[in-house]
Amino acid sequence: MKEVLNKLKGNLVVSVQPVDNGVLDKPEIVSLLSQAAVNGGAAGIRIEGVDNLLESRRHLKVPVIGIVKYDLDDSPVRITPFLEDVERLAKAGADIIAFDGTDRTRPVSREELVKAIHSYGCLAMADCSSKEDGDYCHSLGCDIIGTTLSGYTGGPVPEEADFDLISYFAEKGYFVMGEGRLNTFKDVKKAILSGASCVTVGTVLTRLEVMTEKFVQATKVQ
Ligand SMILES: CC(=O)N[C@H](C=O)[C@@H](O)[C@H](O)[C@H](O)COP(=O)(O)O
Repeated sequence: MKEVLNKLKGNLVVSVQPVDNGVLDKPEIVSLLSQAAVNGGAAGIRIEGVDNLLESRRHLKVPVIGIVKYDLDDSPVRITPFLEDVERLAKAGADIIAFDGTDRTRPVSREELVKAIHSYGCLAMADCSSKEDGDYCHSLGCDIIGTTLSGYTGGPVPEEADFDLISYFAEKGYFVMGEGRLNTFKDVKKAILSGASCVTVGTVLTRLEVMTEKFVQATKVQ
């Protein structure tokens, strides 16, 4: 499975997660957007939802990162919280399974999730919010440490991506996924120069409604 990491190294992953319940939020469309991203040079695809993964997987030769997301009543953890999710994502063909790697109230421990992911022969990616999350998840044997959740665990979401966290994980020698608010070519270059092993870009490429709204706002200059 380390060859999966070699394929991602120095390259771009596109996160294909259309706006929830939007018109593009359909397995066939997620599959087509994923194929288009690969045609444009993406070395990997991140997909949310088992049906989206199943439909896309059969058209994709590149590594696929699978997640599921929920809103739970008793936990702020949203990304792949349960062991059943891991099983379903693995059976749907994920090469890598990402989960919430934060130290927050959660239904299943991070340790159990990592063990389960590895038991299916998949790589484990920890979506982290802080240095401590990354260090702990790396100590559990996570193969990829992502900055995905930096800025999303409380307080206002910062404008910028967390380049300092990327640098910190890189200095520790982790396989670092720079992810979250990498919205421009400049951001991606800075993430790579900060030591990211790979970068993931989502919203600016695959959430058409969100990006359209920003352009619409830009017309309201006077
Ligand atoms: C915080 C959270 O739930 N992040 C999610 C994780 O899967 C996605 O909503 C993001 O789109 C993804 O991480 C890519 O980031 P960006 O869309 O900023 O390029």
